[in-house]
Amino acid sequence: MKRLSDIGEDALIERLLRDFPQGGLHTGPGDDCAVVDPGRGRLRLLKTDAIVGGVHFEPGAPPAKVGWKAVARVLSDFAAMGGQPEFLMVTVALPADTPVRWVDGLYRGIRKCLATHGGVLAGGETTSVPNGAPVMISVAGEGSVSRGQVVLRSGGRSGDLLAVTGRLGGSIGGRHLSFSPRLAEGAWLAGRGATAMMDLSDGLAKDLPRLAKASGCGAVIRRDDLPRHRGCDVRQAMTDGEDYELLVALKPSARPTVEKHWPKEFAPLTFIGELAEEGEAFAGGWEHFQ
Ligand SMILES: Nc1ncnc2c1ncn2[C@@H]1O[C@H](COP(=O)(O)OP(=O)(O)OP(=O)(O)O)[C@@H](O)[C@H]1O
Ligand SMILES: Cc1ncc(C[n+]2csc(CCOP(=O)(O)O)c2C)c(N)n1
Ligand SMILES: [Mg+2]
Repeated sequence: MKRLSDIGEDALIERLLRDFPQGGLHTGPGDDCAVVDPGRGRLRLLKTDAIVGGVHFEPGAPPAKVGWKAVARVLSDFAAMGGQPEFLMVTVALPADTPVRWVDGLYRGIRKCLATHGGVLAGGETTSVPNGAPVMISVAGEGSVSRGQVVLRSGGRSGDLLAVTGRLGGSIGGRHLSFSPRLAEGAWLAGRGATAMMDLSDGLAKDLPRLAKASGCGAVIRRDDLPRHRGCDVRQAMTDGEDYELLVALKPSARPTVEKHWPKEFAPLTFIGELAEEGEAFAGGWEHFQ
């Protein structure tokens, strides 16, 4: 019998999505957000994302940090499109023996993330899981991006330069619970020649080939140029995942302006390689069904 561990997450999603009509969508499954064109005004962005105790956070993690992470992951996907968050719906699935103050803490973190980065809690859903089963928090959101400024994963071309915001590696030491979604950086890049963009959740080694494949090419990177967190080696920067930094492709002609005008209050931007007709092979990164 074939199991999920035999095929992996990407092949599973591809298989599930076969034979679904995509009517009415500007951009369907395969990007950080789905995009809907309402005909006029800003494009609408849709995203849903779940975290599970024992998979995305240790059961003993501070609940406010868990709440922050659940929301920040969705905001990070709006950032990856060049967009901004608007409304969020939060679903919690909790065992009956969960302390009430744990859920209070969770919502304190949710409130703090929305107050810091924008977005309005529009509702949600509360349900149970059997005692002993892990907590799940699922956040669905609607955001928007101005027409003409939306950046997909598929817009890159061979020769485009690759850059990342911030630093990579070692998120499990605590950053995976407290990162800042790169909303300002994403919108800025979208307005200055970004051809493709995504956020890094599964590690550069796993995510970069996804962006390259969507753009119909490969990628090469200069490992020595990767911006790493203190104490992290190149392998960690490539494969640890949950950096929630932006990976962006830019026309080579955009580089001087981008470097010159990159606001100093932003996370640093580092050029790390190129999209190429013949890419290199990448191994490692997060796989849910391993
Ligand atoms: N069960 C599913 N049914 C339909 N579409 C799915 C399903 N799971 C994922 N997708 C779609 O597949 C694409 C990749 O999903 P994934 O959750 O890996 O997004 P991501 O942006 O790559 O990761 P992250 O959410 O961690 O940033 C998205 O466009 C998503 O909408
Ligand atoms: C307890 C615990 N174990 C492992 C990890 C690391 N981790 C979990 S999911 C993921 C990839 C992104 O997830 P997704 O693909 O769902 O967006 C990574 C790197 C963690 N944060 N907590
Ligand atoms: Mg993403």
